[in-house]
Amino acid sequence: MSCAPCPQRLQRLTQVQSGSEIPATLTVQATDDDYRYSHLLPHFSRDTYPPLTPFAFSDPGLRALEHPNPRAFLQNATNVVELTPRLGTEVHGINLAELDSDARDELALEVARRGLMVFRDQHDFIDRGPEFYKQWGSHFGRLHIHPTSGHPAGYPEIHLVYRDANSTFNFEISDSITSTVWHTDVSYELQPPGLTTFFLLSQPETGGDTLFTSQVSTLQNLSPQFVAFLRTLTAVHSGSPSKHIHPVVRKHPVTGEEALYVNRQFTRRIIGLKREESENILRFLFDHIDKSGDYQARLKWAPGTVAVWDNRVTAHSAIVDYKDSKERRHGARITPQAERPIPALDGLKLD
Ligand SMILES: O=C(O)CCC(=O)C(=O)O
Ligand SMILES: [Fe+2]
Repeated sequence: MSCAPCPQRLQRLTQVQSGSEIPATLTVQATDDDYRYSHLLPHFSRDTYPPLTPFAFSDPGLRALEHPNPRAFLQNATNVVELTPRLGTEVHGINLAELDSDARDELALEVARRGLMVFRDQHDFIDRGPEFYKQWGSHFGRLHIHPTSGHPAGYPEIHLVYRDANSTFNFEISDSITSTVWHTDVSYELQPPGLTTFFLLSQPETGGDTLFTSQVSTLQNLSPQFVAFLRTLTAVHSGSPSKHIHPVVRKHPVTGEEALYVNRQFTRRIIGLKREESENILRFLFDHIDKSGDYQARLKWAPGTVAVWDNRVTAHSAIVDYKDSKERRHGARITPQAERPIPALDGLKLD
């Protein structure tokens, strides 16, 4: 998870600074010697990365709109199940790693439409390793580098979450009544991510599911009058160490669908409103997202599961309900950046 205040960073600083010597690098040690994915354990270094620069983005899903059958990539699937009417599709029987360029474009379009797709039995994908993950993600956009979180040594483009009996680089809120923190990934960037791929390399026997909700639906369930007002607003998103202003309602570049684009983790302030107005409206919207059970999907991971979501139209939260377990939970995220959020209201001032 990428977070602000970023727990990975806090953890890293705590670990690094507690020693009298500050090590140049730090890699999590597995609790077992023969861990299959030890080469993907979180690694921290003093490397710094240049600030992200703007880049031209064209959504691969646009190309799929021209295909005779934009869902052709699903043709050989043995089972395609809608997880809920408004969000999420689970697919069995296709090998994601074998999708060619056209099929990846179709995937991007379908993920934009469904918000979340869950592919089961993707051991081939997961076992191909970090060079493949980069090649996969680069099809969908420029890969985001998280400046502070742990990544496999040599692969800063791969974002990791990790917890075992000795270490944690997962989000934890010790003084909160819940571990649920709805967010969309790194929304504080000028060009936040679109299609995002995430999978677990190791998981507890039970627990550690991930929650998703549809931000198209959270918006649609508000009154037209209130939505009309929200379309006129922009908000500041900030997180380590970036800060940008985005429209409160954004339009998807391929589907044209409007989605609510605020989240409890990174959205700080609505521009132009009085402080109390901003606080109350944001609190209302965050509560609304918290309570959006009508359009949420809960992903129960199984070995080999790969989830692909569109960060422009969904929000998600890890669930840390396996605290007492000594088992390892180790996940990897591939996070291509997309367009600067397009306001639903033409001409909305963003600077
Ligand atoms: O660990 C999870 O279930 C989700 C992590 C997450 O939010 C992320 O990597 O973006
Ligand atoms: Fe996340």
